[in-house]
Amino acid sequence: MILQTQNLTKRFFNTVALEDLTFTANPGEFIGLLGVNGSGKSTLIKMAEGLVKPSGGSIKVLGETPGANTRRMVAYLPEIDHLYMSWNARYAFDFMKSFFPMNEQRFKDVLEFLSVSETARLGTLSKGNRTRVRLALTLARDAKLYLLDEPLSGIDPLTREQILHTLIREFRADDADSTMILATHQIAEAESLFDRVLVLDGGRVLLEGTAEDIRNARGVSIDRAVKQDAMLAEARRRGGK
Ligand SMILES: Nc1ncnc2c1ncn2[C@@H]1O[C@H](COP(=O)(O)OP(=O)(O)OP(=O)(O)O)[C@@H](O)[C@H]1O
Repeated sequence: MILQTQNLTKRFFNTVALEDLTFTANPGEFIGLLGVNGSGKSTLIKMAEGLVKPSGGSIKVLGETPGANTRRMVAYLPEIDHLYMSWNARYAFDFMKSFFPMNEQRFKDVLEFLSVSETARLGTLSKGNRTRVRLALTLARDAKLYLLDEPLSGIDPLTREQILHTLIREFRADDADSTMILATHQIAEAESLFDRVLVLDGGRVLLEGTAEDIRNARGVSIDRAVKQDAMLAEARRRGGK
């Protein structure tokens, strides 16, 4: 098992960020972690990286409590721009290489596919191009689990779709045993790629299953099913007040 949670709960003071989540991610799966802003996606990803501790329940990555021991095998792309502006992509790669196993060829291929320079100072790149560098660096890690939190924010919709459909698919063909969890609130453009989706709403599971099963059972796209369920959940919440 790559990732396993059991009744996982996280509270920040009065806010319930995740509630009673029991979920498993298997080797080779590409999982869409979906939901509107504030539904708990980043909290789950940060817990899998060992940055946030559970308030209740448990989370295991590669059979261990997430933290320093698991980080070598987990490639995490945070939502925020975490690289120094004075660096370039090559320097960042070499820096990461001193901590983690890295795949030089994949790094070069991904940068080339994304048309980003290895040597341009990050501070001189557009936000979208810096996002591409961050994505290339994450995919260049040789890891068992890839946690991508909104990996394409700041990139225009047409390019986002192209990157998702080409790059992620190519990458997976190259590294078929690794598991990828991609968090996004932009569901429609990515849903056809996922093997399985976990949809959160207010920290609770709204929908979970293989993309195909959900589409067959509901007769609509995942995007549409999520919107329908979110509206019902919201109506229930209002009714309960
Ligand atoms: N450090 C924190 N302190 C207090 N509340 C927090 C903290 N981190 C997250 N939350 C709250 O927990 C809930 C879930 O947040 P989270 O960032 O996991 O959602 P998300 O689905 O990733 O949202 P987005 O799509 O906007 O990134 C939100 O209500 C958020 O305000």
